[in-house]
Amino acid sequence: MERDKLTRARRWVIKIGSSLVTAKGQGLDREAIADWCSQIAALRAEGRQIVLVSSGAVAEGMARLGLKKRPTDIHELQAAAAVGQMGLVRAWELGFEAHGTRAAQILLTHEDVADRGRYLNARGTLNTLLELGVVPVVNENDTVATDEIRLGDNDTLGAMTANLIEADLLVILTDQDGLFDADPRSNPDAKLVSEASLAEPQLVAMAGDSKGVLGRGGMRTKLSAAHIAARSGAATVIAHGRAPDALLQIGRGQSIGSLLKPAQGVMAARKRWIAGQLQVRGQFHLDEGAAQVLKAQGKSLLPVGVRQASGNFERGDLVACIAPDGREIARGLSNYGSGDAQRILGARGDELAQRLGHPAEPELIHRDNLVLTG
Ligand SMILES: Nc1ncnc2c1ncn2[C@@H]1O[C@H](COP(=O)(O)OP(=O)(O)O)[C@@H](O)[C@H]1O
Ligand SMILES: N[C@@H](CCC(=O)OP(=O)(O)O)C(=O)O
Repeated sequence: MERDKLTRARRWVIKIGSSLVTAKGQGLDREAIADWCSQIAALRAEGRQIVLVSSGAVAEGMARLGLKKRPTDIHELQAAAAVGQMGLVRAWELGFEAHGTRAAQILLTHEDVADRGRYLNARGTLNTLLELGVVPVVNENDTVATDEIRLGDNDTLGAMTANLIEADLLVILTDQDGLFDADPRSNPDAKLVSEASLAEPQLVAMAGDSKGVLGRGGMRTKLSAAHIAARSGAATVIAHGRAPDALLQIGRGQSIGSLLKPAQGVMAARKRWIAGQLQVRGQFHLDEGAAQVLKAQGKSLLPVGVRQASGNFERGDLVACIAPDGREIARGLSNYGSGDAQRILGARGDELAQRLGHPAEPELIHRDNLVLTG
């Protein structure tokens, strides 16, 4: 997708990082928020639909509670997020009100996108809000999120939101002009990548995991977010949130920030949901033959090609498929819990019922529930 195609991008997810929203942790930057709201209002007047993903709950909570350092105690962190989220949504609501636009708060955890029913619910609600002309303001539900159910950073949350609503464009506003060929904080000569295909392998080496004091992910999670967004066909633009009219410039197809273009075809919605799950519960270690067959798209994983199963998982859990060289090549939903899986490893189709003592499904992972990852 080239820049001028962005003029026609209708559905946008716009993610704004903590350091931008809170003026580097000094408290909510209401002027900047008012400016983004007026740009978003102008984009909406052009007929675009916008979902906002706003970070800043923890940073604002810290400012309000007078905490100098990000709390390490989980409950203190969650308390800070709870205090800060109030200020965050209040500021966005006021900002949008000035343009006669309604906003809505959506707080999600990883469980909400991992559970199929809740995923469909979140999708339905977001789509309904957009149809009603409301701007959803999304954040992670930090107050209840523990590591087990945490997405962890809002770049990933923004990308998953783009998948949920099948957005045309994910915009990530941050405190740098975009993706540079090295971290500009430590390399003053670093050059901006103004446009790239996500297939280009050198991008990964460029994006470090170094980040600002308040940021969670750095550039690495932004690049990975672009890959996730591409699964549903969305392009990603990473740009400086304080560049004048940054959002409007993007909408006019001007060359601002870094445009990262999807490289492969769109993944079916159900497979996207599978690929978006973060909690892998176990591993199937494949033999060479099975690894080859899986890589040739469209085949199920059969017990005969699996040498070993590790982890403690139940039927329906996400399991990674590991090639003999140790690399993950696919993941999918197992038809068997780890106990039964152990019993049928290496078995041919006609041996399965006998080994288990009851009629059995022929696949360990059916092709409809399998996505290639490597
Ligand atoms: N190749 C790179 N190009 C640009 N920024 C990079 C790169 N590698 C690392 N970074 C760092 O990523 C930071 C932005 O990420 P982060 O602090 O998480 O921001 P945000 O709060 O907006 O999510 C930049 O300030 C920069 O120091
Ligand atoms: N949910 C957290 C944001 C976490 C996060 O990813 O922050 P950032 O890297 O600044 O986008 C909060 O509101 O504080």
